Amino acid sequence: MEYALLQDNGGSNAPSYAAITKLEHWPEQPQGREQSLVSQLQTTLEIQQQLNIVSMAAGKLLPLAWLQVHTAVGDFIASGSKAAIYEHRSMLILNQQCLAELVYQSDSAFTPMLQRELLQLETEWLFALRNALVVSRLQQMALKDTLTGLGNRRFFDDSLNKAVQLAKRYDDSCGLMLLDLDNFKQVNDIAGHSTGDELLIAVANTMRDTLRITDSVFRFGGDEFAILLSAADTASAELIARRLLKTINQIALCQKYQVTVSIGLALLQPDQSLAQLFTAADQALYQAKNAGKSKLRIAL
Ligand SMILES: Nc1nc2c(ncn2[C@@H]2O[C@H](COP(=O)(O)OP(=O)(O)OP(=O)(O)O)[C@@H](O)[C@H]2O)c(=O)[nH]1
Repeated sequence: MEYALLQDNGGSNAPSYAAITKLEHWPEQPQGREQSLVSQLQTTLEIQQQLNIVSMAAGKLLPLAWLQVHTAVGDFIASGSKAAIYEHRSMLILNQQCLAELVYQSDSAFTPMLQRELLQLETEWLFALRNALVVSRLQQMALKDTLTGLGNRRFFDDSLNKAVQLAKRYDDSCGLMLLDLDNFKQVNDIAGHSTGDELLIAVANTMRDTLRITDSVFRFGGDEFAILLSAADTASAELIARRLLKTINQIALCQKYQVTVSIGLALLQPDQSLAQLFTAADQALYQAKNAGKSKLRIAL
């Protein structure tokens, strides 16, 4: 095991430290706390849960206020974290591969001895973290449309279920938009499949950019998309739908090949089931398609 202090951020008022945790070979484990931490970490493949376990273990070494991990599959913050003045950062490296960066914060300083103790703790996390990252990456891949990076149909089904349950629990609403491009087939026919792909990616990016962070976009396949609007009312959902009609029409490739979008919108009604909401949006889309190109229809 190698250990190196990288930098001491002397510029800021609060001292900040950075370290690298590297593991080339499984270290000899002392008996006691360390073994029990490894076995605790092996009980879960959830990064969030592993982080909470590490946070509890680190909390025995110092008055830990904040623990965060940055990974390729997202950022996670340990439960109950609160910002504090002293910060210590550490890169977690396994077999020359950077797994993550850990950020600790505390109201007391990160002395070199404390950093060594944290390093030991990080070393015990490396294998379990590597496994959790692999699982998380596979889960993400299984839920993503590979062309556009949007959520796929499976992810949509889960998300719609959660959105409807949340809306019902909090006596709120949610909106569902189903979208289908018009004239898309001719892009493939005229310009080839790769231009068709390029157009689909541009449409996906435009949808992402047009929506709020709390809304989610999915691609069902082909030129069919869905959007879940959280806590939506009819007026704001209609505004978003009309904005989408406009922004998608403005995409250069869409203009070049006369591709537009048709949208069916439905808002969850108090006694409506998930299936009824979907049917309502689907029927609205059907009406929009029948009404011509670039149309919006809202389920009543
Ligand atoms: N480039 C590309 N084309 C795809 C992909 N998936 C499906 N398609 C094509 O998308 C087309 C969808 O067909 P339609 O829905 O009839 O296309 P359209 O011209 O928009 O039809 P209207 O909705 O009636 O206007 C088909 O030609 C599929 O082959 C993909 O991932 N990439």
